[in-house]
Amino acid sequence: MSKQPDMQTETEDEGDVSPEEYVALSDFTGAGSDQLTFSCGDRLLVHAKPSSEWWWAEVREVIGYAPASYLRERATDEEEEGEDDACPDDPWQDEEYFGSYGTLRLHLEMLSDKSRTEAYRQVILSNSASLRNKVVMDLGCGTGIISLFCAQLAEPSLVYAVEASSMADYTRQLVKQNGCEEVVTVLQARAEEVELPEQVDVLVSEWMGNCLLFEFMVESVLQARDCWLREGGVMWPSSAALTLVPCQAHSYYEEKMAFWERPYGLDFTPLQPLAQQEFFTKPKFSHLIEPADCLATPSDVILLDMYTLQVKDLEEIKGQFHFCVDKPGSFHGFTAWFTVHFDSLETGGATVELNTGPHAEPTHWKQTLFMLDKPVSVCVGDSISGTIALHRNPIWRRHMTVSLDWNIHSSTEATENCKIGTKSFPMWR
Ligand SMILES: C[S@@+](CC[C@H](N)C(=O)[O-])C[C@H]1O[C@@H](n2cnc3c(N)ncnc32)[C@H](O)[C@@H]1O
Repeated sequence: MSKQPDMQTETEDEGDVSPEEYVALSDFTGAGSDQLTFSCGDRLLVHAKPSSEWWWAEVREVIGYAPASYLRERATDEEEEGEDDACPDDPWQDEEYFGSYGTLRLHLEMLSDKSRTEAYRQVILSNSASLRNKVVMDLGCGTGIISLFCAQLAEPSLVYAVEASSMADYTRQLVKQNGCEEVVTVLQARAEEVELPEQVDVLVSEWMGNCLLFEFMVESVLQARDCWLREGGVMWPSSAALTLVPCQAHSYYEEKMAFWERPYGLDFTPLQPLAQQEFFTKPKFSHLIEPADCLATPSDVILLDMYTLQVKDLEEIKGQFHFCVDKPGSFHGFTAWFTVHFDSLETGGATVELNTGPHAEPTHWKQTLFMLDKPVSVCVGDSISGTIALHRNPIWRRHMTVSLDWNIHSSTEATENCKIGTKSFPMWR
C-alpha cells in the first residue's frame, strides 16, 4: 500500500492550476520514487494540487509529489528581501488556538464531558488530605474548574491557575464568585513565560488531545515541569498510554466508499479513488467504536512517563503491536484512544484513571479511526503485527502524522501468506 493512496493513478492534470512558485519551509526526503526530495529554502514550481496534502511539483527539473504543509507561497522579490528565514510567523498557531479557548464552545464541550471532569474531581477528592498546605499549578486552567476543585475539596496553600487565553478574565470572576480568591491566583500568561514566586508541589493539567498528543500542549507541561515543579513533586496526569486495536468499520465504509458502487442503479465506482482521498487519508476523529467491532484484544502501543518524558522525545514516538485476531471479519482499519493515570500523593494510595476507550464511558475525545485503503478479510488466529509512529510536524508544531506499518499472517492458508501495508495519516498537516 502506498503512503499516499492512489497517487499513482492521479495525473498531472487533476486539480490543475497555472504553475505557481513555492518555497520549502523545511527539508523533506521523499519516501518513494513519486515523491520529491528538497531542502529548506528550495524553490518549487507547483503544477497541480490534486489533494490538500500532496501537490504535484517540480524542483531542479525533477517532478513528483511534495507535502503541501512543507511549502509556502513565494513572496515577491521585495517582500523576500525583508525576510530572514522561511519559517511561518506563528508555527504554534497561537492566535487561532488561544482564540478558540477564549470562547465558550470548547469549555462547554469539556465541562459537559462528565467522565473527564469527574476524573479530575476524583483525583483531588481522593488526595484531599495530602493536598493540605501544598502549592499547586493548574496549567491551562480554562474556566478554572480544576483549581476550584482543589480549593473546595482540599486545603492547598495556593493554586496558581495559569491560562493564556482571554478566558482568564472570566476565570478570575468565577474564582471570586465561588469564594476561592484567597487560595486561587489566576495568571493570564503562556505557561512558558509565567513567573511564579516559588516552586510547586503538584503540577496538574488537562493537556490531552486527539490520539493523545495532537495540539502538543504537552510540551508546555513538560517545560513547566522542568521550571516549576520542585524535586519530588507530583505530575497529574503521571503517565499516559495510547491504545490501538484492529477493527471493523462497516457503516463508515458503507457510507463513504461502498456507496459509490451502485447509487440509483448506476456505476459510480470511478469516484472511489476520490472518495478514498477525501475520506480515508486523514483519520476520522470522533469515532465511537463498538466493542464488538474490535477484531483483537486492544493493546497499549505507546507509554509516556510524565516525569521522564523530554520535549525532544516528542519529535518521533514509536510503538509496536502484535495482535492475535479473535473475531473473523473485515479488517477496515485501526482505532486508537488513550488512558491517563494519576498517581496518589500517598505511597501505596489508589491510582485514578481516565480511560477514553470503548469499554469506558464515552468522552468528548471519543476515539480516532485510521482507515486502510481497502478492507482485508481476517480469520480467528491470524496475526496483525507492525509499528506505529507519531511524527511531529517540523513546521506546524501542533500537528503530527501518524504512520502505521502492518503485516497480516494468515493462520488458515496452507502456504505462508503475508499481506503487508503501510499508510501515513496527517493530523492536520
Ligand atoms: C484542554 S483545555 C483544559 C481547560 C481546563 N483545565 C479544564 O479542564 O476544563 C486547555 C487549556 O489550556 C490553555 N493552554 C494551552 N496551552 C497553554 C499554555 N502554554 N499556557 C497557558 N495556557 C495554555 C488553553 O487556552 C485551554 O484553556
